[in-house]
Amino acid sequence: MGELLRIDHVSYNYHSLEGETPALSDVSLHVNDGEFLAIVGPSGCGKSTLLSLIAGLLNPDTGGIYINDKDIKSSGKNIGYMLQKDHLLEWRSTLRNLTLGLEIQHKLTESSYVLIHDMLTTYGLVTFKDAKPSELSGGMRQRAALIRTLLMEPDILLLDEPFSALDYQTRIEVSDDIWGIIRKEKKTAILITHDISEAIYTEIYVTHMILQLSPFSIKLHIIIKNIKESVEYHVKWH
Ligand SMILES: Nc1ncnc2c1ncn2[C@@H]1O[C@H](COP(=O)(O)OP(=O)(O)OP(=O)(O)O)[C@@H](O)[C@H]1O
Repeated sequence: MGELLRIDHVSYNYHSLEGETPALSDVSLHVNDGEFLAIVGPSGCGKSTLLSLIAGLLNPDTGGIYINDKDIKSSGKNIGYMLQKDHLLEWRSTLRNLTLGLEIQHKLTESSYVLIHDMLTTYGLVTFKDAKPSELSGGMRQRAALIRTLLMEPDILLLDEPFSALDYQTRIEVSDDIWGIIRKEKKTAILITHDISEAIYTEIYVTHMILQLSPFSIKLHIIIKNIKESVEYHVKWH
């Protein structure tokens, strides 16, 4: 399992008329192929900024972000970003929400429909393929949003508190589903959350899965603390 993503001494400040807001200061970490990384930290510590930098939506002030040793912008690699809200479009059916990304990229083919149908079947949504998003449960919506992201064949999947909008019971069921899908599709993923229980739950699940899926045997769990004043990482390897 080789290194896939490297964040090398990255700093980022936001600039506005009111002045400068430091968001990240000298952050370094790496993620290996097939790893699941959970980044836990309080609100405002820079988690979303870090994901935006990895997604290429922001450029670091200093330092670099590399995939397979190439700068992220020129790596040709695909980054999938799953946001807190599922952003399913109410006027499109579940199926047509899933095809949207491929349509925009002019990559929708007959074989994509076969793949989408397989995924809908595997992940329990096939009978809802013609339903509108409002007819789906919270968990189904999250599964649909994840499938939509996976269809873009991302090399790395970024998850920005994907369960924060769900109630506690649904959240437990959905996180089980979502981790199952990520493992099954053999994706490298980074989750950010302010909720330690979300990361701990993941850890338990992934630890459990390690027993069955040996290629994905290493997981890194980082807690970012008080990132503006100093950066402190707790890194645990399993
Ligand atoms: N567009 C922006 N302009 C100015 N400052 C910003 C902007 N976005 C974020 N910040 C500031 O940068 C710092 C890091 O914000 P960021 O959103 O990355 O933290 P976070 O850990 O993801 O927080 P949350 O969990 O609340 O989303 C915070 O102090 C925030 O106020």
